[in-house]
Amino acid sequence: MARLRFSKMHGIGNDFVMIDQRTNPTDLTPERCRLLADRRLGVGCDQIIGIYAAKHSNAVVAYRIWNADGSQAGQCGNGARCVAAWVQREAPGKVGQVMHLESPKGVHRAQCMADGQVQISMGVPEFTPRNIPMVGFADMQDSYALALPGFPEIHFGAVSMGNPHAVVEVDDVAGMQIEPLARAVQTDIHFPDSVNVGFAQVISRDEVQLRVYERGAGETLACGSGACAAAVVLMEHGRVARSVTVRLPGGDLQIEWPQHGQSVLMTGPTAFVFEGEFDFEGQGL
Ligand SMILES: N[C@@H](CCC[C@H](N)C(=O)O)C(=O)O
Repeated sequence: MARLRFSKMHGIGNDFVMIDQRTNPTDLTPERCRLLADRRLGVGCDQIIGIYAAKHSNAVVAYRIWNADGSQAGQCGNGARCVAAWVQREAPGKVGQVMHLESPKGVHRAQCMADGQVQISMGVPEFTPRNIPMVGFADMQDSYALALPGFPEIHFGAVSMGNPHAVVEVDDVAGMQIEPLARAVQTDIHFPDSVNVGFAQVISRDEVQLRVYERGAGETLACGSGACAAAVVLMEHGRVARSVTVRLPGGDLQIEWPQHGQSVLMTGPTAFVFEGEFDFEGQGL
């Protein structure tokens, strides 16, 4: 197989190997994804994004997402913003023009602004437990209680942004060790497909500090769908305004959700890091 050409990008530190599957058709097996994502043996990334011709819509391209552990995901907010910037780079004269991108969950409006910010319409949040998916809770609740062995009872909000999220409000997000609790939530039987776990601290009505322990990738510097999930859960609880700055370890995202039943808008920067070629054969794959 010829060497695989890729772009390395990130959205506030959530980093991606982007592969144009139209020109580099590559069988992205879980093993290959794990190797690409490996920060010593591969390129290193949180997610791999495959870009394809759109099939079901007038979108400019479609994309698919693989986590660093080789599992597939239904959505990746920062990855979607990077796809928009990647497409825009081929048409620099059209900055500011609306484009549409096809994710595994639907079609998203995206716009790259002149100031380098990329906005994506993330879709309507889904709070119904079985659609998250979350089992063992029949009715939709603002807050769910969960007793996990070895931890004090937690209360969390749950939502799908095209991928599953649990959001726990905490008092001191910077000072806490999130991994043990996040892993216990991820492996709990209520989450048959595991879950991305966000820990959110409300700073003011307009500002939230957030850390996310992602499914398939561990704690990342930023999670776009996690920022949307935290914002909409806190908005539902009346804790923050309808437009909020979510501060993540890698940078800030602006999240707007005009009202229930509408799509969530996410805005933030993206960056190209380098272009490269990867040799799977040289590594026995
Ligand atoms: N980093 C992403 C989310 C990637 C997928 C997630 N880990 C999952 O398995 O659902 C984002 O920016 O949204």
